[in-house]
Amino acid sequence: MAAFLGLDIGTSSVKAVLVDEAGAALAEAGRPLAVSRPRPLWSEQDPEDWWTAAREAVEAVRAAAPQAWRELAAIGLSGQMHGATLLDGAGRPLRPAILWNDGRCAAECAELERRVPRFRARASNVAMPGFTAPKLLWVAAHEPDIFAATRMVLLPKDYVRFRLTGEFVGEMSDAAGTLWLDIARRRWDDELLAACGLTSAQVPRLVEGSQVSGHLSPDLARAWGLDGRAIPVAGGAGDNAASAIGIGAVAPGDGFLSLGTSGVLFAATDGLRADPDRTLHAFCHALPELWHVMAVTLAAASALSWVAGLTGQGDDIPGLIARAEAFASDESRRAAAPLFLPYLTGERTPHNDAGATGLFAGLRAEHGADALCHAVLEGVALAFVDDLEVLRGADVALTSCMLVGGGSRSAFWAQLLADALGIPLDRPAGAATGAATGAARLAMLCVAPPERMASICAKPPVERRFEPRQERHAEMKPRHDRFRELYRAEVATRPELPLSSPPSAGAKA
Ligand SMILES: Nc1ncnc2c1ncn2[C@@H]1O[C@H](COP(=O)(O)OP(=O)(O)O)[C@@H](O)[C@H]1O
Ligand SMILES: O=C(CO)[C@@H](O)[C@H](O)COP(=O)(O)O
Repeated sequence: MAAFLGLDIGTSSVKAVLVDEAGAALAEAGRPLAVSRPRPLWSEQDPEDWWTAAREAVEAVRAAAPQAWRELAAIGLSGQMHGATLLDGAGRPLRPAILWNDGRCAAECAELERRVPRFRARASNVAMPGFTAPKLLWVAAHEPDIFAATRMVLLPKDYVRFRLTGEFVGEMSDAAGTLWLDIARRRWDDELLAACGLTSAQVPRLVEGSQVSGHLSPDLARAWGLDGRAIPVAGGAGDNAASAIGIGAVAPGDGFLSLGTSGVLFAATDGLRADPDRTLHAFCHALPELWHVMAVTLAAASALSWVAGLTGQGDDIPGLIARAEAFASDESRRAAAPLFLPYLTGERTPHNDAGATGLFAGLRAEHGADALCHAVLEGVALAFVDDLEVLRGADVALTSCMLVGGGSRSAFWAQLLADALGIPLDRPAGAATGAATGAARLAMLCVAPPERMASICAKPPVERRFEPRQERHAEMKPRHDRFRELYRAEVATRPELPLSSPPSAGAKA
């Protein structure tokens, strides 16, 4: 029986999943990744770390299911979006990749919108510091030698593809997050590239997520015990579109809430539904002629990891959440609970404010790690209330909402989110590895006949539904009002963040 590998280059870890022809998981493995923050607002990773973690995760699934591995029929890729990976003429990274939650280039976003007439209509999105294009303007201004040496700009999973196949290929869902794509026509936009001093020779050839992008190199196929066979590698998808494929969110109104390093409220749409002024992201889906929108909160499960580390509970996240749950079981404690703004790496939806900072408010002597953790879980949920308002304001249908990502392991958080949003959330089987599963499904699609599309993209069984509790929804409304007030106070009182570095002498305008 054929097997398919899905490889997800997440922000906190690389995940590999091996599935059979029916999509059932045969083996799973993960390898952690660290994020480097050498200066305020910066967020970087070494592309070599992605490749090392990817190889180790592959070796682990190979060791766990050796027989199935020998039947490997195709590989699919998924990855954190937007990361600028700059390569020289020999395909070597010129600097650490600048990630999706890096906030250094707010000025370059304004510059980009100034350079291109009707920028937002053209890119279908507002320029945000996490996206790829403004990062290239930043590199041109601050690291001109590196900019001059750049022969290719890849996204994270496309760099791993390059290491797997030796080819420079990207796909639509991830390319849409660069701000260089004509998202309606699904092709590079030369004018958007030129605004950053680039040409189409410096970005990869594009395929759809379900098409073959290349083949595993003969050397790797041999090293991985695959008899030098030519294993196709599917286009794959940015991690959010990949998660959607993993849970069958392809029809208009199908959506999910993702609790990964970032928080994402995603909805598949009937055609391209751009609404850039609301900070809604409008991107290509991973299948031809499909699009989606999403509202993005930059720190979700990463805020939980942060507070767990801060309180010395980094090795026991479930234990800390259990303490938060016990704290919140008392109504009077909930009423006097501290509030948290989760803007540890700035915020996208609805503020597009890279300089936003995190904040605890309402602390008292009786509050300990339990109250802080509760505040973080609640603060992320309140940020998702903002996200849902943006989707509704843009008239985007969200008829069903699944729950995916590492944070979905917590039933307490899932219930808190359902209560805050006032909508039911369905946790499917395999929720924590949805993006890798989606990548494996795209691998299947790249070798399967088109009539198998619907069965491969089927919705997985719902393992648990979280219904909103009306009294808790009502209880959280005034807390959301205070959350919004707190952001206004944060804007008024935030410290002036130092500039990451002054432009170098040879900087271009
Ligand atoms: N038991 C748990 N309950 C809730 N959250 C968890 C649990 N275990 C891990 N997490 C969270 O999952 C996050 C990782 O999620 P993941 O979807 O793998 O992220 P990414 O794809 O961005 O690497 C971590 O930041 C951590 O806070
Ligand atoms: O920037 C975005 C979406 O626009 C993020 O969702 C990244 O794609 C990272 O995803 P996770 O690592 O949090 O899954």
